[in-house]
Amino acid sequence: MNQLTCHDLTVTIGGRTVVEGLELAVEPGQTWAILGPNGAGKTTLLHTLAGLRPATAGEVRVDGEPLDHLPRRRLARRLGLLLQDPDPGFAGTVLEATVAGRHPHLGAWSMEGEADYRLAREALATMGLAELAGRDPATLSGGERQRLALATLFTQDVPLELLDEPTSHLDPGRQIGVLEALAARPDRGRMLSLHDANLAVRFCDHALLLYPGEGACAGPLEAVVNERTLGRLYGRDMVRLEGPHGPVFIPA
Ligand SMILES: Nc1ncnc2c1ncn2[C@@H]1O[C@H](COP(=O)(O)OP(=O)(O)OP(=O)(O)O)[C@@H](O)[C@H]1O
Repeated sequence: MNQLTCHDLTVTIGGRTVVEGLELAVEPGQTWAILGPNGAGKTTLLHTLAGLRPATAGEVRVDGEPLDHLPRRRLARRLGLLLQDPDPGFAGTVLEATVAGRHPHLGAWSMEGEADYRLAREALATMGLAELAGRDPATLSGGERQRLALATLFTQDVPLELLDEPTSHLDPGRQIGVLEALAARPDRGRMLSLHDANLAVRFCDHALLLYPGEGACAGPLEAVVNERTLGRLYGRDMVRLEGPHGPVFIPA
């Protein structure tokens, strides 16, 4: 079954149309890049797909169920959202903030158990934060906060992951490390907004391009990402070079 489907979806914000009549299906194992210039509506679309704001028209389904019929707890067992610039204001330690990712899976009166903490510690280790487990999240650097939010999402351990700029605040090595860590979790459906089309080329198999005021284009990455579409997307001529992992696009 498709994990996430959009049928005739229209999303608007502040009088602007982000997508109109969008048809899209994210299947298990697929990784979709959402590309578009600043203000194109990437965050707005991800929030709509996560049920944080209503669609203007059309329908979003998760595992075949309409999003607006799913209680939040059930939805949070299936879908996780990495917010852009996650709030570090958590009253506790980095480990406690991470294990909070388990809350949708716990009963109303139950506490996190050893298996939950094991998942959280593994996620912190994957994100290179094991040594900071006892720290106050408010004391973390921007890149460390971003990796804490990713560790919490990993601990939530859901089949559908929506990530708003997962590589923001990260140095180039960490960007690759985080995307490799995501790729190492197969069989999940995933959509991530990115500003670096080259990371999309390297780590994603499908792409959704948001052209402000001019509609959207969705499909297999090789079919929709090229120097012409990226040039139109970002308002700059782009040059295609051959890199070790496939094509690399740079502004002319
Ligand atoms: N509450 C609001 N009222 C009116 N317009 C809004 C509101 N919130 C966001 N917008 C506008 O909607 C547009 C889409 O914003 P959004 O944050 O979704 O874009 P984005 O593609 O994620 O941008 P960026 O790449 O800069 O993060 C922007 O022009 C933004 O100014």
